[in-house]
Amino acid sequence: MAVELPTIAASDYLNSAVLMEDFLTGEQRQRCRLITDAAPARCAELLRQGDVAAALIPAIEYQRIPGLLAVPGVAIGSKHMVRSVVMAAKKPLPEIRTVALDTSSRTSVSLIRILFAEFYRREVAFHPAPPDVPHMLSEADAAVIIGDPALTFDRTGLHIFDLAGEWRRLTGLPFVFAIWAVRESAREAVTGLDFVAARDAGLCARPALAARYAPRLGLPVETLVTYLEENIHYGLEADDLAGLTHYWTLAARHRLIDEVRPVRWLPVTPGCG
Ligand SMILES: C=C(O[C@@H]1C=C(C(=O)O)C=C[C@H]1O)C(=O)O
Repeated sequence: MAVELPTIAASDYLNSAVLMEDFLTGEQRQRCRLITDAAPARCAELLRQGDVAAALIPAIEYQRIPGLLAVPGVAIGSKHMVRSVVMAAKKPLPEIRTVALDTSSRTSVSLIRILFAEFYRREVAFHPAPPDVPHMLSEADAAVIIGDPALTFDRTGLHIFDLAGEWRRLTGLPFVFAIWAVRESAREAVTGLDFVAARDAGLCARPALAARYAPRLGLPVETLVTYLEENIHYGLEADDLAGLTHYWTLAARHRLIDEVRPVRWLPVTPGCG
């Protein structure tokens, strides 16, 4: 009987490409099927519905979807400025009344609600919108946008709030945007996948990935290499987990999730890759 390969999903953002490259073209390319073009919010839906065994999901969704195991050691986060998750505003902060929220996002759109409620102490109206900053700003004072579209829109004349930068300034902690999560029922199916080894192969491929994405994004290769090397953090260490736990705690306080469940980790066998 042919062995069914597990399907895994991630977005096609440049930052995700680092975690996917080994599964796409590297040593692990024959170990799984890939969905590489689903927006992060969609990745969470695919995992929730059981359409995929594992997905790179918005970090908040780990608390919303039952029966998931988190993959240790790997994440998409930022220690300071992330550059690709921003609120772009036509007005200074005290004058913002309406905010359009990128429908691709789950973590960052919850983060901005937390920032306003917990730290800025302002009540504003939020509404969902596709990731198109000029259109979002035609209907709102500010727009939260993530991923590649956040790297490429025209920032001229806008107030830019880097959400990882704001989080760092206000909490002193790193921020975790996305993690790999596996359906518990698919645990056996993914034993052949080594997400940490894939991450490490992807880190080495950063210059090549930047060169591949540069024409599409219309940005210099060096700018994208700097983004991948200095803005995005691919580890999930103690301080990242402290940031993640604090974010979940505030998300529960502001009723964005029901409660903070302890993380259940995917057991990782050394050398399974
Ligand atoms: C840093 C980023 O983090 C992203 C932000 C997400 C969210 O807000 O839900 C989900 C996945 C991440 O890829 C980015 O894509 O720019």
